[in-house]
Amino acid sequence: MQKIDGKLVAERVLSECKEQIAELQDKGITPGLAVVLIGEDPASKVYVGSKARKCEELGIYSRKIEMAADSTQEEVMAVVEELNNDPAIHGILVQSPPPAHIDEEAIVRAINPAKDVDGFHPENVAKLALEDPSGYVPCTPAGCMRLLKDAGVETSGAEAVVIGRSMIVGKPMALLLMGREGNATVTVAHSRTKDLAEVCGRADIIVAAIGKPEFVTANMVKEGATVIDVGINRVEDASKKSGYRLVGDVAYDEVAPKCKAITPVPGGVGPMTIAMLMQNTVQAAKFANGIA
Ligand SMILES: Nc1nc(=O)c2c([nH]1)NC[C@@H]1CN(c3ccc(C(=O)N[C@@H](CCC(=O)O)C(=O)O)cc3)C=[N+]21
Repeated sequence: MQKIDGKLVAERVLSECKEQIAELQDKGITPGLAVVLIGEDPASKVYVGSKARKCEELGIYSRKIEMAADSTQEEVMAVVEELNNDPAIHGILVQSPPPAHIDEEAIVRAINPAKDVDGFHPENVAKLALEDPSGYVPCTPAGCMRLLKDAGVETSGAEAVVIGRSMIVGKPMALLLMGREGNATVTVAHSRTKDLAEVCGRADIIVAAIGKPEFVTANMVKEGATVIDVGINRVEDASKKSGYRLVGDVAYDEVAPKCKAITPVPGGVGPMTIAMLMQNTVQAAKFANGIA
């Protein structure tokens, strides 16, 4: 069993970014990322903090915009508009999920697609479906593809099962796996799928993006399969200082022994998500300056 080290692959991606940032700096260009956080969600604060830290390490200019939980739709739209028009900002990310009274879809549509480094804007969704490389691929599925590639997992001709159909992970993941880069035979399973264990049991590659702790169990996994665990679930654990521990969507201890390769949580997909965000931000700075 190969435990895929997401931190290591993320470091590789980040060092590639560093080289490209140095080249941009030589041309007088500093990539810039704006992260908008609405409200006080503690988990979101941690993520936003680690994104800002990564930017600093790499030499990306980062701006954190923290807005009160009771900010209005108009106030958020105004911030997005300002960032759309700011030449120092190449990438804009509005941390998800916003408070319930905010219309997230309207905000995503308001972001200039050329600055939409999350890849959530309909124009970028279309470009992904069209395999048009001028768009941005959502960070988490892009990170999963890179993990498979660097771990030497053959996707071409493989039976891949994606569990989950979200716009952020499941759907783009399925498109990437079945596209020219993946060439896999893809099944998308979800909450209405009949006999999930049977469907997953055929898979050479399983991507678990359900959002339920330790949902994928050993009986669902074929011997020799590769499992990519996208889940990040906080479960209570009194023995931890923080009071919780992170578990994935896969019951790692029982599934891992059956696998050819598997990603752990933490230290798997999570670090890749941030690395791909940095890569998209560098790409955005290149696009803005007419560099291929
Ligand atoms: N507009 C938007 N874009 C996002 O990309 C976005 C978002 N909203 N909302 C929240 C999710 C979540 N997300 C993570 C990124 C890195 C880790 C990560 O680095 N995780 C570490 C552990 C982190 C820890 O210890 O808490 C790991 O898995 O090893 C986790 C989660 C980005 N998200």
